[in-house]
Formats: sequence, structure tokens, C-alpha cells
Amino acid sequence: MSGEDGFRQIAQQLATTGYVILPAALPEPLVDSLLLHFKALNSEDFKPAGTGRADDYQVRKGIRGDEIRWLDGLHPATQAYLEWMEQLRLHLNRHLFLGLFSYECHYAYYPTGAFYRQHVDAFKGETNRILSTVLYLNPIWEPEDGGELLLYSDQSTLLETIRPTYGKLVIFLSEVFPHEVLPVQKPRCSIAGWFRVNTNLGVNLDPPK
Ligand SMILES: O=C(O)CCC(=O)C(=O)O
Ligand SMILES: [Fe+2]
Repeated sequence: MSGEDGFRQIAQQLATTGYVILPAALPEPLVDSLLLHFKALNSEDFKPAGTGRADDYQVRKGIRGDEIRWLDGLHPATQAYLEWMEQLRLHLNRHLFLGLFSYECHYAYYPTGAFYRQHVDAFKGETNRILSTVLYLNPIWEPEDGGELLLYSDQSTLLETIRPTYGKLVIFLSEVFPHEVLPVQKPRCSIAGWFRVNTNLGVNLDPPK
């Protein structure tokens, strides 16, 4: 899958079901370079993930146990990934009129035993996260390794069980699909990201993270 055809497929699927699961959407050398960059980082580069924004931010290991590092475009791999997402953003705005304004993403490392309980990717009282993306960076992932992403149509209706295999990209409407990550039996690497609309009204800054 590549270029405009790939973007067209994503837009069509999002317009019909609201989510899309792509086994190999990105060029493989890009996925390889992202994994190399991820692996070259130190554990001090990561911090325990929390829930909520700014003043409301809390680390709750009973809800999510991953460690995260936000991406910037300073490395060629992350720059290329952000550029791919920028092209996708432009395509989706052109064809689905979503008015996506920006994209933010972080590496996520789930140590053995970590999970992320069922949630939706939009903060309470805010509607700025429109589309969620997850790219998986696990070269070897067997069924017994756990860590599946479960996607629901409502809290109790399971739609998809998604194994976090290498290069797979999942995109879904952030506010529509509750989802969870089952406990991992070995470390699991991914990039989670969000396309947002701009909710910045007047002079109040709307911090991205
Ligand atoms: O890693 C995944 O499969 C999903 C992660 C997730 O739901 C999140 O970071 O909000
Ligand atoms: Fe999520």
C-alpha cells in the first residue's frame, strides 16, 4: 500500500466504519528506522503515562502502565513519520472535511504486565481529539504475548481484537470507540497519536499535551 491509493483507502474506510486496520500502511524502511530510534532511547527518556491533561494529570498504574515519550521531528525517522501523518491529514481534510488542525504522537513502551484499561481517547469536556492512530513496532509478536488492542462499539460490544504486529497501523474516531490494551506478556512498543481540531478560542492557548 502506498501514497494516494493508501490515503484513499483510509478515507473510504473511515467514512464507512469509522476505523481502519492496515497491516502495512507505511514504507517498511520507515518502520525499521522508527524502531531503531525507539530502541536507541534510554529509559530516562520515557516517563510513566498519565490520564487527564495539565492540572488534572495523574499517573494511575491500575488504569494504564505504559511509559511514553512525545515525538518531535528532530530525528530523520520521526520527521518522516510526522511528514507521512501530515500528508494523511491534508488528504483527510480534503476528502472528509474533518478540519484536522494538528497531529501529536508519542512512543509508548508497555513493560511486561502493563495494560491500559478500557477508555476513550478524548478528555472530559473536550472534543479536540478527532482521530486516534496506533503504529506497532514489535518485530516478533506471538498470540501468547498478549497485548491485543480491543476495539468496542460501546462499552460491552467487542468489534475487533487487534494483535500489535510489526508495521500495523490502526486509525479510529477518538470519541466513538472505547478500547483497551490487554496485559502484555513481554515488552510492547508502539506510537500512539491523535489528529486534533483547534479548540483555541481567542487568546486562550490550548496546550497540545
Ligand atoms: O497501544 C494501543 O494499542 C492503544 C493505546 C491507547 O489506547 C492509547 O494510548 O490511548
Ligand atoms: Fe487510547
